[in-house]
Amino acid sequence: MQPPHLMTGCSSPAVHLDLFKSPEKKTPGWYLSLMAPNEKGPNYAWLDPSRLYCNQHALQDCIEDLLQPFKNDQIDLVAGIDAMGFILGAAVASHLKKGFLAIRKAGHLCVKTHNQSYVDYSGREKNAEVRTDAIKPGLRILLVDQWIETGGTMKAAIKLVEEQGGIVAGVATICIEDSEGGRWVKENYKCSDCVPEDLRSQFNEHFLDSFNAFNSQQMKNE
Ligand SMILES: O=P(O)(O)OC[C@H]1O[C@H](OP(=O)(O)OP(=O)(O)O)[C@H](O)[C@@H]1O
Ligand SMILES: Nc1ncnc2[nH]cnc12
Repeated sequence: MQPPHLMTGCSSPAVHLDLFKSPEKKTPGWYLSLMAPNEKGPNYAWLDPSRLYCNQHALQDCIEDLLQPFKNDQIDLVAGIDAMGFILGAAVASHLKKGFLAIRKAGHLCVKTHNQSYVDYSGREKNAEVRTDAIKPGLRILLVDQWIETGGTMKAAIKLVEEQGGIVAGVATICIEDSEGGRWVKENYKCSDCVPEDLRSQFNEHFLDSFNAFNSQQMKNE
């Protein structure tokens, strides 16, 4: 019998999945192993979820996991953050049959906007903006992004919503890292992410065992 972490579909993704396949037994977060390969080096500080969006079952399960904590909550509008947050945000909005509001990096909207500056994981100062005619006082908004690393981006989005009287009904991202900002968001808002507890430390360290599984599969094929 194989050790649990090598069994197909185990939540610990020390297993290599083909992009368009899904395991027979789907355990929590099974789709996260689709984030391999990572070809930018052994400890590249970026875990790229865009590969899991290619798999229809992975995308669907990811959206359902993200929405599970909010299933009894009132949500009036979904807001997604530029750019990768648009993918999940729009999918979430469509799943909930709600509208979608784009929170954009500054300079793209040709309408009146509210702006908020912030600093993200890159250490650089950035600006987020949102049109002024969408958020009304009391509107319950679910904020969706791909990732929370330092939390700078999500805090800016929260400010944009709250300064206009909107209510942050929740925050949903694939991963909320255990950073000061990530903890602040979790402590102050209802949050949802897709990372099972046994994988959290790997995500915080920006390295997944599934990268190794991918590499050893490649070596076997050569
Ligand atoms: O928690 P933080 O340190 O603020 O980082 C999180 C942000 O970084 C990533 O986006 P990025 O700005 O790289 O843009 P992209 O979506 O265009 O890839 C991610 O999707 C979040 O928006
Ligand atoms: N480490 C990371 N992996 C994926 N997306 C991110 N966005 C910000 N940091 C990220």
